[in-house]
Amino acid sequence: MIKTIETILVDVPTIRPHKLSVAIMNAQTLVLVRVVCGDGIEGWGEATTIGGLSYGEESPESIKTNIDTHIAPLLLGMDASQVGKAMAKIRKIIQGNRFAKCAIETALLDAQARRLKIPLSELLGGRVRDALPVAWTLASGDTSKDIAEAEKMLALRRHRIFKLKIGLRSVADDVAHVLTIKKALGDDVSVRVDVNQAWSELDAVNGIAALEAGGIDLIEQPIRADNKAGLARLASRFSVALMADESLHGPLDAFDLATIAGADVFAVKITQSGGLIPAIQVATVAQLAGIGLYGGTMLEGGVGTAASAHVFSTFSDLSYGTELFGPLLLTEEVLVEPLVYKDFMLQVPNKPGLGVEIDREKLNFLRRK
Ligand SMILES: O=C(O)C[C@H]1C=CC(=O)O1
Ligand SMILES: [Mn+2]
Repeated sequence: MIKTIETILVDVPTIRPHKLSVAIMNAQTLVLVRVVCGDGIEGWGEATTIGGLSYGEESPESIKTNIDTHIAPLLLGMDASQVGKAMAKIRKIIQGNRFAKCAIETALLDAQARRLKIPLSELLGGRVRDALPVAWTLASGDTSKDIAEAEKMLALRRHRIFKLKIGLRSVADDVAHVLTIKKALGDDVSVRVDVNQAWSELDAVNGIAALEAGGIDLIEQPIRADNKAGLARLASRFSVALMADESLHGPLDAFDLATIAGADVFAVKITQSGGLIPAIQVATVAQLAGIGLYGGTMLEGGVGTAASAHVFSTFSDLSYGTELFGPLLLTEEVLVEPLVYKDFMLQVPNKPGLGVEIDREKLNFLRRK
């Protein structure tokens, strides 16, 4: 039986300012959900977003209010071992609120996998890999600081794929910044950009042409999320891979984009998809349509990152790797044992459920009072 559902906000400073075209982050608000079941088993989920309401339509505070007020009461007393029925009820009655739904589904699946004493990946069809390549985002806003940061990550053998956040400055300044970094890091390092919707379609035509000529590997969400036809025009115009991120709010968007050949790659995010099962559906659409896969993040902490890792470990194709570095951008760890990053890869946890434990004392200290 589902006994209690609690939503906890945790404010954690980042290790440095993280500059996106839509927000400059100096801290991240983790949104954690704890489900306690009648058999004593506990499950955890996460609904963290970026930049309050500047990235997505749900803020940390609205997610907490909507779970506490509208979603939890629908679930209390239901059979905790019937996750499908619980989520079907929520998906029928609750409109939107993909992040909240994702956290609830994660917590219920974590509890159920613990009950069955299997890693979450095995409840999702089974992992095909135990470790995932992890990109790092360079977003200090300063070219030489970004180069130094990338060189440090290469020396630590932590990351060899770098995603550069652009779109705050002019196209010409951004292109110069990216190509200086690409030159400094050399041919063996993959350099990609994320514009976070900042460009007009004409900006994108000019910007992508220059980036493609300079050896950039991947262009993420150059134009507005709702301009899917524009994405399709850009995808057919250029040979450099074009990735949809904000345009993908779940399986229906995936289907629409696949139908119009709107992207070469999908950034799959569990929260943006509305849960772990919908994220797998997004990936399935991609694979059926011959679209490449990338495991995305909303810069979650350990819980959401572990959940994403279990999901992505089941993808048969993951040709563009992942960006599951969220916990590494934060100054505080909420897990008893941090996730393991080594040899450029994140190790997928293999204990039951998510395979991570929350440090309760630390959480009680850090949580928003
Ligand atoms: O991809 C985004 O748009 C959001 C996020 C993921 C990595 C990062 O640095 O920002
Ligand atoms: Mn993105």
